[in-house]
Amino acid sequence: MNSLVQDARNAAERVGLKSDTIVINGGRPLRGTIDVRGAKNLVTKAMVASLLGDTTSTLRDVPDISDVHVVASLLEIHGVKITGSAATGVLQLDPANVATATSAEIDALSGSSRIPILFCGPLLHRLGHAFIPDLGGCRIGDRPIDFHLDALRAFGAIVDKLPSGINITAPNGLRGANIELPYPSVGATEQVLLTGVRAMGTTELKNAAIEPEIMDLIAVLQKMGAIISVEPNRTIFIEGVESLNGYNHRALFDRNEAASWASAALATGGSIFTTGAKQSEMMTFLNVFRKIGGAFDIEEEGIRFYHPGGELKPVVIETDVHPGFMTDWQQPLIIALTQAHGTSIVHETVYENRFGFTDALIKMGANIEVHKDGLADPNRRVPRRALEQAAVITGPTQLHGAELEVPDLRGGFSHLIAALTAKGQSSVSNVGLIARGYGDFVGKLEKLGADFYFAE
Ligand SMILES: CC(=O)N[C@H]1[C@@H](OP(=O)(O)OP(=O)(O)OC[C@H]2O[C@@H](n3ccc(=O)[nH]c3=O)[C@H](O)[C@@H]2O)O[C@H](CO)[C@@H](O)[C@@H]1O
Ligand SMILES: C=C(OP(=O)(O)O)C(=O)O
Repeated sequence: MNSLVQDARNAAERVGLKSDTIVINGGRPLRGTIDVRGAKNLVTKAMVASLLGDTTSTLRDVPDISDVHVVASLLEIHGVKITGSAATGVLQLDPANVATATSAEIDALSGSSRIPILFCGPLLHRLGHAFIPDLGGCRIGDRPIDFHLDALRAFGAIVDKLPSGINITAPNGLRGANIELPYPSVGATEQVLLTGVRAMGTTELKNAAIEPEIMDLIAVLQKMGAIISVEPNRTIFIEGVESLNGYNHRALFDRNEAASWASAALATGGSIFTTGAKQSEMMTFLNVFRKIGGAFDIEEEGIRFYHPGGELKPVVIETDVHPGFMTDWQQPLIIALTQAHGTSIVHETVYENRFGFTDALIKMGANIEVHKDGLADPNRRVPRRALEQAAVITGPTQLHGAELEVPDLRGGFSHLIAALTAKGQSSVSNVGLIARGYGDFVGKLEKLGADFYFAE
């Protein structure tokens, strides 16, 4: 069994999926209401932040996704006592007895998520050492961790690369540092926040990422007693403090999940009310959704996304750091673009290989050309970047059922939408990978009237 299939099976098991393959009869518009809980990209980091407190933290609106289960297991092997459950949406995390985990214990959970790298700062403060295994997460190109390691070294950590992983120690403690990121990386910004809050002295971080999930992590840390100021021009100052308490926090909603279901509503010609979604974190997405011809109603309780009838229009998008168009949004939206009249272009600027999922769409009848080295375009908002690739999507095309193998989280959700949009039957395998980031997606598909069943 290859490691992708193994990861998918592990994830499926963690959230209790009946099997790893579902069979979908496409062609029915998705209609109904679903709940969007806390963001995968905040909840998992807020769980790690609990390690920094002297008292118990309470996190609400936790989604039942496999990444949450992985991080809970990682915390438990480090001595954090967890009560509550992802199923009920509330976790209490008690860090009173934080202890060293063996590299074998950590390794057993490696390959499943990217979060282990964020344990470094908190564990260095609590125990004086940390171990980073092989990291998992979406396979969307090379995902180096050089910014993280350089930041940790700037705080005074010693980084030892071993064949089994990376050993990090801080024999003289950690002190505030002046750090400038080469690129506003989300993870490296979180690394600096989770390390700087308890380092001695002041930390200045330039070229920081400012995604809404980072702002919510800062809110969590402020509740714990941290002093962090976000200045203009992507600069963050952190004044280290000697101790932190636990927090009580309701997680920010998952804007990536909301955008994915919005794309599903548009592609299938349906209407989905996403309870919990909010306008302010989704403004960039909403503009593009409207330009394509999608409609939305913003209400107190959430946002309704729907296809208002008529032809969808093509669009040119480039992914970017916040407040730009989020890279995680492009994969699901491309299915709706296969139904638009004309030629759309998606320039991917964040990851070096995020269009692999389109091979399967082409098999289903989509007209998509991928330019692996990007595409020159005089109307670009920003200059071309080193990692760029572009996808040119010409529609509308009738998709037809196929055998699909989920390659990664968002690519997998796209495959689901493609199968739901297509004429005929599709079988989608490795659906466990979708459970990494979409809580109860099976129950939600049922609520929205999708026609599907689990293969034996
Ligand atoms: C768990 C989580 O929150 N995942 C999100 C996080 O991923 P993640 O935190 O991994 O993404 P980053 O912002 O760090 O990565 C952006 C780019 O920077 C590069 N880079 C990053 C770190 C480093 O040390 N060296 C380096 O070169 C990456 O390879 C990538 O090309 O932000 C991404 C960008 O919004 C989202 O797509 C992911 O959903
Ligand atoms: C790339 C993603 O996640 P991760 O960083 O967890 O792989 C994603 O959520 O689309």
